[in-house]
Amino acid sequence: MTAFKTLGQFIIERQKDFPYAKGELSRLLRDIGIAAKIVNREINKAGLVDILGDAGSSNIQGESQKKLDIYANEQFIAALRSGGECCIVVSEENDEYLVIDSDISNEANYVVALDPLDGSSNIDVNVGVGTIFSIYRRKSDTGKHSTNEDVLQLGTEQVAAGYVIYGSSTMLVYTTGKGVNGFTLDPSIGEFCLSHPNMTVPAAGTIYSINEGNYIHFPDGVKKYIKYCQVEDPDTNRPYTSRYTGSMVADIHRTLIKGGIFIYPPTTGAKKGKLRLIYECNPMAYIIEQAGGKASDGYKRIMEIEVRELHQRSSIFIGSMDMVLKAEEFMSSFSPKLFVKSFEGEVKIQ
Ligand SMILES: O=P(O)(O)OC[C@H]1O[C@](O)(COP(=O)(O)O)[C@@H](O)[C@@H]1O
Ligand SMILES: [Mg+2]
Ligand SMILES: [Mg+2]
Repeated sequence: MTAFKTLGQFIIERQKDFPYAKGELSRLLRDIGIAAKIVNREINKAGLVDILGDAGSSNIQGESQKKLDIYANEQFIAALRSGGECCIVVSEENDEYLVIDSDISNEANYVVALDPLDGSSNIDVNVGVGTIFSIYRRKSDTGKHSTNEDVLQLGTEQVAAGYVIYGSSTMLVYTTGKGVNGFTLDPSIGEFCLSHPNMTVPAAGTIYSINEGNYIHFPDGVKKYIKYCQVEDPDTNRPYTSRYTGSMVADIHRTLIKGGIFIYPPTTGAKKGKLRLIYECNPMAYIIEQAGGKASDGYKRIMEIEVRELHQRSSIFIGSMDMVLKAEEFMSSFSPKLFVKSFEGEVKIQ
């Protein structure tokens, strides 16, 4: 029989690494793993059951919600509620934060931020999607309702973060600040098993990942960096390869394994960027930093950005250390202003 280690066994073994080794964080991670398996089961039969398509509603960001966005949100919240270790949930799919107000959870110590289903526009076409989670310790006293100080914490305060990728296989990747480990779901036994121990992102990648269709709306630093990626230079393995799925989880997972840079910059239409700081950028930044990479908004470390709002957006430049440093060089050397050039050559500063 092949020896394998399940996520549950691994979490118990590593419990002593956690800052507060009482088993609560271990239970929380286990609950997230359970919800991920339920969501995975539903995603795998999408098409057979009526779970594809729009739900007919939209979230606070005005994005139309898919049925699976709502399903995944409900499953993760239900697992966190019944687990009893989470006092408050921030989710992309809920306008406000959700206080888990049972007797047990008044004593609960952890705040969980969630993108229950990332890349949901890809669901209907069978491209990999994911779940992103970020875990903080509450700041307010237990027994009290949680407050803004619990939910608007800096990324550096995260005690754990991870993602699940529902792709050609399903994987859960997480960090508690002691490196990054990846677990593949073995469908024959229904368990996540350790498959990628101590993951590290190669320092020098050769893949850049950005929605180039928005090129005309990018700041000059990004445009010049893209041109740099495309120039031939055998010494630095350029031109680089371009890859972009439209699912952040899939693009970051590839970046973690193969190296590269993923960029979602500010654009004329989304001046602060599109992706959300609390449940997309910060958890991915924590994972990539723990794997030896770098995450910045083009100028500043993502995890040190002040968090003022629940659904705050940020630009992001994340991945291999050398590539992110180079992109930052371009950002600081060229104008941060966003220009739109019409086909007639007219230039309008936004
Ligand atoms: O279509 P665009 O503008 O390139 O945006 C793609 C990005 O938007 C997202 O789909 C946003 O995530 P959600 O599906 O959770 O809203 C990311 O996964 C992805 O990187
Ligand atoms: Mg997302
Ligand atoms: Mg989402």
